[in-house]
Amino acid sequence: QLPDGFVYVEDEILDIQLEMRYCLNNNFVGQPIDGYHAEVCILTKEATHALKKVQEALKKQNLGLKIFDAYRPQRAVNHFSKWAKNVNDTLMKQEFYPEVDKRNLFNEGYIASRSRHSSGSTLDLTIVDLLTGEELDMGTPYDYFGKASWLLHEALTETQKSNRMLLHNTMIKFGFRHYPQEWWHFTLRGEPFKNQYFDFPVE
Ligand SMILES: C[C@@H](N)C(=O)N[C@H](C)C(=O)O
Ligand SMILES: [Zn+2]
Repeated sequence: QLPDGFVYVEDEILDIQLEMRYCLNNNFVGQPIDGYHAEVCILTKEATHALKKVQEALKKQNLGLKIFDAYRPQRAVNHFSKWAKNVNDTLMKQEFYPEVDKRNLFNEGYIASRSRHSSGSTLDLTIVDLLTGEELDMGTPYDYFGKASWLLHEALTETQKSNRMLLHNTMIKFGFRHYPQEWWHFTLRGEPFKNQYFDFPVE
């Protein structure tokens, strides 16, 4: 039973793809994150409603959305903070933050200790080609913490730039705003629980 105002996104947008990274080992910590108990995707009703319009618009071009993270419990954010304090644990550095000192991931803005994700209207996502099943080339993988993931990074191919702009412009058109340091991170404008940080588990 979810709190009032929240839904499972996959129940509302039937053809959406999920790869909920913080429930898996394939993330910057290298293990499942506290509070993620099942590979399900939770958002507020308002964010899901807007996201459905994004999915419908992309479908006309044989494209669709893949979500990596959405509602994030505060205990997961706390897990990130605890992990960051252990500077000797650099298991996933080469893949996720090769150019940033682990000590700076929070103060350089790549991870937040009070995350918009915990209010339930923020999500991390990319676009997939429905014909091939492949993710579009965005120039970096998801959660690559570094300047190459900034939306307007210059050293990208024209295809990578246009793929980023397609995701950005479609999300903006249907009511989201973007976080400039991470091409994948969007928050619903006028989100319903802006000042609340929830801690119910993802299950
Ligand atoms: C950790 C990354 N996926 C992310 O969501 N970063 C922002 C800044 C956050 O933690 O809210
Ligand atoms: Zn995010």
